[in-house]
Amino acid sequence: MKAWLIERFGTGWLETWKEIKEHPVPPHALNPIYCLGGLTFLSFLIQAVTGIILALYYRPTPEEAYASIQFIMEQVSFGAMIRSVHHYAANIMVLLVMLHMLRVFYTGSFKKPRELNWVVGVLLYLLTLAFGFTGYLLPWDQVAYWASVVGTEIMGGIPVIGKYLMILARGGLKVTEFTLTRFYVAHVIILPLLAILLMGLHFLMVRLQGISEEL
Ligand code: HEM
Ligand code: HEM
Repeated sequence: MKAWLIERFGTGWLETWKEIKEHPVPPHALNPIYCLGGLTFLSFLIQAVTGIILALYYRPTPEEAYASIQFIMEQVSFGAMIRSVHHYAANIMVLLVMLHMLRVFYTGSFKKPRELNWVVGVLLYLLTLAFGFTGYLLPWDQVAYWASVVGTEIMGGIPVIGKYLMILARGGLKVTEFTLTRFYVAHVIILPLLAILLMGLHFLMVRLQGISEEL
């Protein structure tokens, strides 16, 4: 298999892989608080796997959304379990990302030369919240509906651009079926694509700059 790949793609990729595989973890980063970023990533992967499974049965229309959730909970094999994992891991991810941010702040790792990675981190934080916010509307029950009304209303309170942002998020002046479509597209297409892009950038910068030294 290895020979087959080398014949076709040369040895450059092997060296890159060896470098990644054999890169030692610096002793000061063996502290468990340095695991929080990786754990945030793990919870994201769990969300991606369980989310894709949910998307096989979930239907994003006002007529069918709630019924499809009931179907997932009552008829689909392991459906209730998969939905619970998606629910709990969503909360855990928000908690972990905050703790990771606190670790980075506590160890002063946001300072030169890592300012830009802190900025990417802030975007990742907002992205995580946006995942939670858009996912919450999807069951299309009373709690989901009113949480989205209030959430988008708060968005509308931002000076100058707020009203336009609210209309953009709602797909009109009120929370309607267009809002459900928008939140669904954001939740399963736009946000995951942005997450892959920003996490790729975040990890690349960590590797290029190395993990920050001890205090
Ligand atoms: C989805 C969200 C995020 C993921 C998956 C993630 C992942 C990671 C990972 C795996 C590392 C390597 C070291 C470690 O694990 O502590 C790291 C480092 C770092 N992260 Fe994050 N991160 C996220 C969000 C954030 C946020 C919200 C901030 C700050 C606002 C941030 C700022 C940084 C910085 C500055 C470093 C370099 C730290 C150093 O060199 O010591 N990250 N991130
Ligand atoms: C990455 C790919 C993802 C996909 C394909 C996906 C897909 C879905 C689908 C189809 C639903 C509707 C089913 C339901 O409401 O139970 C849902 C709900 C939800 N998602 Fe995701 N999701 C993803 C990532 C995430 C992430 C990263 C978070 C949070 C940080 C998140 C938070 C939520 C929440 C809070 C709900 C509502 C759960 C509930 O009804 O109890 N999702 N997601």
